[in-house]
Amino acid sequence: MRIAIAGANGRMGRMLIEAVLSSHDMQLAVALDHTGSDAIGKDAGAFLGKETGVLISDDLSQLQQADCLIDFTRPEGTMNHVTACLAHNCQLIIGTTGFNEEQKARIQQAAEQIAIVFAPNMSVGVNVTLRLIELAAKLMQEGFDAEVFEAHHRNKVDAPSGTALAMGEAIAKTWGVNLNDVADWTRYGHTGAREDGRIGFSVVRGGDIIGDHTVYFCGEGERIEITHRSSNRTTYAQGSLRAARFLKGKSHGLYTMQDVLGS
Ligand SMILES: NC(=O)C1=CN([C@@H]2O[C@H](COP(=O)(O)OP(=O)(O)OC[C@H]3O[C@@H](n4cnc5c(N)ncnc54)[C@H](OP(=O)(O)O)[C@@H]3O)[C@@H](O)[C@H]2O)C=CC1
Ligand SMILES: O=C(O)C1=N[C@H](C(=O)O)C[C@H](O)C1
Repeated sequence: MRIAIAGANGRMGRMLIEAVLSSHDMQLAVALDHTGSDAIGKDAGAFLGKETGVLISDDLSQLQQADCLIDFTRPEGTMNHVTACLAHNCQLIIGTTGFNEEQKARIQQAAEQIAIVFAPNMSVGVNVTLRLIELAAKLMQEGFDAEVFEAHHRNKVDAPSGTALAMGEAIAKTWGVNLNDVADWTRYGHTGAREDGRIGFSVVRGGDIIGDHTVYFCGEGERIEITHRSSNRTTYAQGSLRAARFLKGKSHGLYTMQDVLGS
């Protein structure tokens, strides 16, 4: 498969370049970053001390040379990439988080024409954790308070994380409610006692934390804590390559990592 990487100079972009260069069935065809990035014109493998012959570019028409674009950038960048993938019939893996409802609708619409995997977390462990959360939510609605906690590195720009939102949505869906109607995004000052049926969120940003998520179901006399911790970003990169392999031969459709993993 001919792979294009967007955000090639970013934390995840670099992990993905390394993963593609080490894979047996994928070829690094295109490396993209935004206009004005310091990385434009540099070899995509330079950070590894390798010469790949693929120069980082801001020319999205290069996508005609790729089968699949893997995007870990920012929502505004992803939306440009969606347009370019539609123009060049290129499949798309979206790992970026922080989209608004309009942007999500546009991605859904694009998937009527091209094949897209859209997931806030590509790791196998987080996707298994989502299943465990659904089970816990099913058995612990009455008499239990659900809280979602996440911690990430100091450079993360969106909060709560896409994964924390997916965890909240998994609970809300199982409880038959809309997340926006029951979420407590922040608490400060005289908040009053906790109401039944709410889903609370709390966020830590600091240092180099890769990504921790815990969902609490707190009842009288007991509580369950379901935790996932990432210790490096390899799992996100390998999950993305798995998603690209899953898309092979698919002409269109919107898929999640649950589809990719068959869970
Ligand atoms: N789904 C998953 O499994 C995971 C998702 N993520 C998500 O992926 C995204 C990227 O994370 P991370 O790699 O840590 O972030 P980085 O900031 O390290 O990398 C983002 C890259 O995209 C570039 N970029 C910024 N704006 C644009 C734009 N408008 N168009 C094109 N490129 C742009 C950045 O350039 P510059 O540095 O010059 O701004 C940088 O090279 C985040 O939304 C994060 O939440 C992260 C890890 C796992
Ligand atoms: O920005 C990150 O780093 C991560 N972002 C994703 C998210 O918002 O859930 C996935 C992972 O937690 C790392």
